[in-house]
Amino acid sequence: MQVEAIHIRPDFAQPTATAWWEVARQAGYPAALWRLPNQTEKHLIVHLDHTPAVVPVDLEELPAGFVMSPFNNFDYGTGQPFEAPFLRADLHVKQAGQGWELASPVTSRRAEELIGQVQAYRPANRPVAQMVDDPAADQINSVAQHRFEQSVEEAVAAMQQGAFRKVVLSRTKSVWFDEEPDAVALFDQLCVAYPTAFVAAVWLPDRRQVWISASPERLVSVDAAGIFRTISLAGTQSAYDAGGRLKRTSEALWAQKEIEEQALVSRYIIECFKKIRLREYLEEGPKTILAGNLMHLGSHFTVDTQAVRYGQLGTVMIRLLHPTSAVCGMPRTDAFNFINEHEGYDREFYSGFLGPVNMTPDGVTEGTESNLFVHIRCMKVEGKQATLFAGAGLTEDSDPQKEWKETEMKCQTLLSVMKSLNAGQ
Ligand SMILES: C=C(O[C@@H]1C=C(C(=O)O)C=C[C@H]1O)C(=O)O
Repeated sequence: MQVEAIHIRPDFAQPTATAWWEVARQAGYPAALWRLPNQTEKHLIVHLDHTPAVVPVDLEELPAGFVMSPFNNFDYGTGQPFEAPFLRADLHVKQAGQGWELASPVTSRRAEELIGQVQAYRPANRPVAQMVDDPAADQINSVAQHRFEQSVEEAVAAMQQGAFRKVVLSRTKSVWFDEEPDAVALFDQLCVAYPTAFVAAVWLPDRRQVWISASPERLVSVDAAGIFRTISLAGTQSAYDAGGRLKRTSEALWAQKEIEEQALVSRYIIECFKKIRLREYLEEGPKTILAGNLMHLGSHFTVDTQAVRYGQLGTVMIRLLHPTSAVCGMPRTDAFNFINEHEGYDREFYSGFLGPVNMTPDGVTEGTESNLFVHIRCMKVEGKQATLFAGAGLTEDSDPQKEWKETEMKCQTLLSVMKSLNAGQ
């Protein structure tokens, strides 16, 4: 229901995102909190309905909001609409200096009510959640390791027989807390720890889950000037040397396997451009990219959609790219089927994609922009349990133990920040 714009008290500003987040949670409305790579401004939107909408992922049609696609979302080219859960920006607030302020007009009764609740919100003095040791953790981990390494062996055998060239297998790792962890505090810490990542926290009341991530991987962006961007990312090594010193990106050495793996991801993007007969793209790289505690090899691709007169490029590329060979494999359909048959669990939103669409970047630039990221370096929080997700790209030369170690390192991206939050208290 549309009502007249509501006048908000001019002094209305909340010092933290917690009030908005907690009030949305209490009201049972989905909410998304995010910060784009290399930016300082934080945004929060609330979808004023109890379940997210499921909509065609069409950047030309969607209103302002936040897309949250699961991994299991595959365009087989049958003409079916390519859809994903979507949180409308019914309420949009952003951090301005020390406080949070409304970033779009308020046009509904529900929004007005929620604002009233935020104005009345008093922070609860809740204890900081501590991670608790699970006495069975070692055993659970070694069972998971065995299962993962076995599926890597099966994948390697399939690739040696020529079934496909690359597949990404993943696993989960659970940790427990004595209280439900504070998603906003964790989000803030991740923003500090990983300035170049896309950091997000998404509350989904219908699943009673909070998804928290610090993704280094852009899937598709289209900015207000119509510049399209994507990246091919693969190859993983620790960002620290044996002595615990942060390496310079120029010091990273890459093995043939990793160079080929990343080249496959780049080739896949170029194949997509070829499919739509797009020749005017800029490819930069591969170069070493720092992603938190890790380094990857990445190539950046840029297209000026206005110059090539391809306004729908973003929408078209999302369907063609997801799931990319960075999280699925190559050929895509064979790798996707192998994952579904062998991985043994539901990835849910891990290795899907997420991010704001059609949002106004700031009060100055005209037009809107969309920024979708591959949902990696993420975890799902359900009450006192957090489930981390991590995968590794496999080729026929993969070593199962090394690949397991790689997933452990990827879990550390979020784990190390959670541990430091504990240690700081
Ligand atoms: C699949 C993940 O990461 C992807 C896989 C990589 C690899 O195989 O080396 C590197 C970066 C990401 O594109 C993950 O973090 O879970």
